[in-house]
This record gives sequence, C-alpha cells and structure tokens, in this order.
Amino acid sequence: MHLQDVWFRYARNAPWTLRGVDLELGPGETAVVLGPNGSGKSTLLQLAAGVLRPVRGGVTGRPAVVGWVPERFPADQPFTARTYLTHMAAVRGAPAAAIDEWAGRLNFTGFLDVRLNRLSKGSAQKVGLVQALLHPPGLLVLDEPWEGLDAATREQVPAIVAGVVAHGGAVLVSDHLGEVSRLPRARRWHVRDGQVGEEERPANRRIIELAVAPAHADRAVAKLRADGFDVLGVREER
Ligand SMILES: Nc1ncnc2c1ncn2[C@@H]1O[C@H](COP(=O)(O)OP(=O)(O)OP(=O)(O)O)[C@@H](O)[C@H]1O
Repeated sequence: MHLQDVWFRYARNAPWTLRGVDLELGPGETAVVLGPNGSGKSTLLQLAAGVLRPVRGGVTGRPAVVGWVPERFPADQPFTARTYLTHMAAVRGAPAAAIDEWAGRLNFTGFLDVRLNRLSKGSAQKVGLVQALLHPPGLLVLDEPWEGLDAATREQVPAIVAGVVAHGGAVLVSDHLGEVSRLPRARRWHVRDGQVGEEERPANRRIIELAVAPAHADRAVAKLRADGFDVLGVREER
C-alpha cells in the first residue's frame, strides 16, 4: 500500500492536519505510528484504512480486506454483540464460527449475548477487535490498542499482529503510551508538525534499565522522550 503525497484537513479553511505524507507499507510489514496527543496519528490511520479520504494525493494498493479498530468502538447500538458480529461476518463473507473462535480466544464468550450498549469499555473494544479479525485482513489498523483493552487482552495484541502478518497482511498501530516495545520488529513512523518521518534505527544501541517510583514514571518518560531518547517500555518491577 502506498500513501502518495497525502494532504488532509478536517475543514476547507482549517489548518492542514497532515501535509505531503509519503509512506509505503508492504505485505507482512508492521508499522507503529508515534507522536504526541493531537499530532495526527488517528487521522493517518483513518486515511490508510480508507475511513477518511485525502484532500490531496492518494492511497494506492490498499488490500481488499481492511480490519479497522477505532480508538473507541461505537457501542451505542441496540444489538447484542452476537447479532452485531453475525451481521459483520455476513458482510465480510466470514464463517459465523469465527465469532465463537475469537470470543473464546479473547475470553469474551460470556458477553456475546449482552447488548453492546451494556458492555464495559474494555468488552466493547473486544467486539471492535473481533469484527476486524473475522476475515483475515490484508491490512489491520489498530488505533491505540493498548489504551482501551483490558490487561489480559493487551498481552494478546502482539500475537494477534503476528497472526495477521503470518497471513501476509500488513499492520498499522498507533501508540502514545510507549508500548511500541511490544512490537520490536515494527517500523516506527513519527508524526510531527503534520509530517511523518520514519525512524532510522541505529544498528548498535545500549539498553539502559531505570527504576523510578510509580508517581514519577510519567514525568521520567516525558523527560527522556523530550531529550530525544527512545523509551522502549514501562513495566512494574517484579
Ligand atoms: N473529526 C474531526 N474534526 C475536526 N478536527 C479533528 C477531528 N478529528 C481530529 N481532529 C483534529 O485533528 C488533529 C489530529 O487529531 P488526531 O486524532 O489525528 O491526533 P492523534 O495523534 O491521534 O491524537 P490522540 O493521541 O489524542 O488520539 C487534532 O488537532 C484534532 O483536534
């Protein structure tokens, strides 16, 4: 898939959110989109997924099956999870058995007959994830998957990404929490001032482990990033 000189703004006279973005993502590749809040990560993902259309430029070679998981699944709907997913499976030409298979894998089977608008945020996000995976996607787009999902499902994201990649699919993930280390082989695209640059990773790096009190963790991460250091992850001390 190729984003060619893509420009996007939300209204005719609004400032450009993205300017002249040129990116390529091939089958079996994963890219993590990094950048501060409001920098345009979601916008880039939606352009790649075909949810938004570029104002200028274009997107070519988008795979036929795109799985799109928004940051917040729109759960304000009167159907049960099963009814919704059965409909989505029919639309995608996926076997209904895929619903139970994914529900089992994500520990969600007990919620299939609950209405979407009664689900917790984490469970609703699982429905969003399952609908994107019912048919193996040629492109899976995950907007901040580590934010809305519960801890157990978050742990499964790398395996889900690996499954899509193993089928020859491409994966695009946004991340502002610094969870990118969970996908160590992914390319890294940084959105800054409306433009997207790919991080060149030096061949030889040193990994420094650092321990701070939980109350100082966010400040330490922000400070290190502001100084241009690559924070690979944050974990509890075990
Ligand atoms: N539907 C919309 N209409 C108008 N402006 C929007 C809309 N969606 C996003 N924006 C604006 O576009 C800019 C980029 O937003 P976007 O959601 O792409 O950033 P982001 O990097 O994903 O942020 P976050 O990390 O907070 O999700 C922001 O200034 C945002 O306010």
